[in-house]
Amino acid sequence: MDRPRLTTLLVRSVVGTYLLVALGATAAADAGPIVTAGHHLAAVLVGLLLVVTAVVARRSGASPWVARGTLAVLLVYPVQAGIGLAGASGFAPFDGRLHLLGGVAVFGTLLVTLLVQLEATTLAGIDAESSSPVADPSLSDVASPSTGADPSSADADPSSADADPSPADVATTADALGDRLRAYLELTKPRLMWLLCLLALAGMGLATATGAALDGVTVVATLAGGVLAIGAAGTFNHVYERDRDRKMRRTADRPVATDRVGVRRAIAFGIGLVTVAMAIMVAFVNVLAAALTAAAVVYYAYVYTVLLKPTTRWNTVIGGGSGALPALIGYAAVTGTVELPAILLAVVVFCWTPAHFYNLAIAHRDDYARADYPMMPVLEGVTATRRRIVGWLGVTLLAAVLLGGVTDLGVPYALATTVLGGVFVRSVVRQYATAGAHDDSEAVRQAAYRSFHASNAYLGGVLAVILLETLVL
Ligand code: HEM
Ligand SMILES: CC(C)=CCC/C(C)=C/CC/C(C)=C/COP(=O)(O)OP(=O)(O)O
Repeated sequence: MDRPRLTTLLVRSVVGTYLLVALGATAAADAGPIVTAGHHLAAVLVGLLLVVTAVVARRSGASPWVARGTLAVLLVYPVQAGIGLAGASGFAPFDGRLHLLGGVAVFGTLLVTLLVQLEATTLAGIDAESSSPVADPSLSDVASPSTGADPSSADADPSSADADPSPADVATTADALGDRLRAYLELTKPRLMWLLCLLALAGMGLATATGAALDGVTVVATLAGGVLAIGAAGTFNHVYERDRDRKMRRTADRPVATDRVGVRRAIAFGIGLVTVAMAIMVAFVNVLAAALTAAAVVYYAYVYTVLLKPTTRWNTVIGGGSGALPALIGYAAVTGTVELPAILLAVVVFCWTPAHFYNLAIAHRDDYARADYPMMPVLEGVTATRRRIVGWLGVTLLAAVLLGGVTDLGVPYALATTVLGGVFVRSVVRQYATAGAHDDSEAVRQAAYRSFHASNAYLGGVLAVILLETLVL
């Protein structure tokens, strides 16, 4: 029978259970009668959904593990509901933590069951060959970028070679200046900045719960220092990766890879940016925030770019820590210290990063193979990478619940992580609809890109709501 229907039911069960867990943990502390009644009603509806899902799983001839998973959940669910009721009536052994643990267990089991269902239905219709890892990562080079120049000659900066424009040619000079400014701007990886700034701001928002005041100078200086530091780290990354960037379609036209900016100039630019960043952080913020910012630059530009990215398939998992640091930087900027809420926010971003990046790694799998990067889909194939996306997404959602549980974040936060988490989960599930398409096909690429955008929407939306709750509401 109808397998897509079972998949839909499982997705709804996962999201419904997550809503219960998120609302329960996040709003537990200050749950008014409306939230409590909503929690009870949702618990009944999700219970019914689980019954339907288990029945459909049994009747649809799904994989035995899907039937077992849905049945196990169905058996545990009344116990979990009982613990909740007992806890609510003050029966001591059944406190909120056990109820939370039960919710996590139900959510985790359902997510694994969904994954089994997705893989079972996908593998049924897939050409085994299309899911295999790339056989030979050292494929031929991408067509040379426009200049095609040897990287070793990059020090002779072509942008400085012809510094004598004709006075009549003002428009051309302006164009050249514009091009050069654009090239330097591109070195700073500006497209990443909005989310990293939002993360630092959310860290600052959480810090206000300590009673610390948020002043304009701290906010502006932290963001300015952070933006310059990210720019420096991005610039060093461009310099170090210029050879491999030339081999990848996505990166072949980068400023250093194409010699639009010479290596020496780029390094000097990076050093200038990081120096100004540090000066701003030390002068207008505090030493801890400055030290964390310096650590983030070293983490991304050296630990990730040089040590991890070219050598291990765990590169993005371990390297993701650099992108999580702005949470600590923002918090430290306001309080002068780092505490649990900031650490948990960083943990959310750390877990989110593989779920974010693996989509791009799938979309650009052939590119990464060409440049000989040991990215997960290159080494283990698309199916195994999607499995990891589902896993990291699940852990991210649970980390978000934990963050909600230890802070004053309330219903808007719980709803944001549920709704945007649901959109993210759905986008990943839709990647499985490309079963049968080749791993490097346009359909696989586009589906992966949709999840990439959903990942950014998830984190952006959740961070925005944290800001709203901590600074406005
Ligand atoms: C190891 C960690 C990470 C890796 C390898 C990674 C990789 C990438 C890559 C390759 C792109 C370019 C996408 C393209 O060419 O279209 C990108 C874009 C982006 N990343 Fe990440 N990323 C990581 C962590 C983060 C973190 C921690 C954040 C923010 C908290 C972040 C936010 C963004 C944003 C906002 C974009 C731009 C999206 C757009 O252009 O619409 N990334 N990432
Ligand atoms: C100071 C501070 C807060 C620094 C944060 C560092 C930072 C930008 C972290 C995010 C990690 C990231 C975007 C990696 C890009 O991957 P990639 O370099 O592999 O992407 P590429 O293939 O586009 O080069």
